[in-house]
Amino acid sequence: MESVTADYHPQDLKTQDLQVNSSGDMIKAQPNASVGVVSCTHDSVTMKHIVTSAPQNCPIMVTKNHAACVSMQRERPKVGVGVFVLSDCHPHCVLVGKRKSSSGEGKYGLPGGHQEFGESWVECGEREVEEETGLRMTGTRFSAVLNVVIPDENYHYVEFFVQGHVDTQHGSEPINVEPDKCDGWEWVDWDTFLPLDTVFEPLKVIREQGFNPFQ
Ligand SMILES: Nc1nc2c(ncn2[C@H]2C[C@H](O)[C@@H](COP(=O)(O)OP(=O)(O)OP(=O)(O)O)O2)c(=O)[nH]1
Repeated sequence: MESVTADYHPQDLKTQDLQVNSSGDMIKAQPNASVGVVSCTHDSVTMKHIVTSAPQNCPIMVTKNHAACVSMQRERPKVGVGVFVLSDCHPHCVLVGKRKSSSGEGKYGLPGGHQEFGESWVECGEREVEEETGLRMTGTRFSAVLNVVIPDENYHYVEFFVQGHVDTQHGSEPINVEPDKCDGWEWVDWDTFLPLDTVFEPLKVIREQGFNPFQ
């Protein structure tokens, strides 16, 4: 099912017209106490959908055939896990890769990903490291947590950081297992590190806060 997105700006509701998206589907909204009414017009058929109020910039999903026409959700923060991968072969370095995914594209981030249902942070971190680099970890433990909110990008992650060492019994150098997601992995010295404008926001923030995985 093809879908398009638009932004819902509660304060704009007085203007009636919310947005006309690129594929020509008309999205209108009007205030109705604490709920909004979104009208969607596809192929000359207009349907109204009552939606609850949502935070600013909350996306509205509008599908082509009206089925589930508006699934406007109150968005909740997502949980990400970033892993400080340390190695005896590269003292005082952490493993970073230039990201190709939409969030933080072109910036250096740690191996990691989204926590899956039922996983611990450590399990998530170890799984992501193996999926992305082929490396196995040992002695992995919690290291820090951040609440990262970037309103302009509709980004809110509770970001857990874990750290551990490469289990060299199963290989000691990373492979770029997901070249569609990462340009390649590099060991970077934590003291000299990288220019912060080249670093993915959560990693940048934790570094600026003085966190040190070697202490
Ligand atoms: N990988 C990684 N994720 C981070 C970091 N800081 C915050 N995150 C948050 C934001 C990311 O969108 C989210 C999930 O990480 P990725 O985008 O790398 O996930 P991945 O493409 O592996 O997705 P998946 O877990 O397979 O859905 O975790 C970091 O330094 N590295």
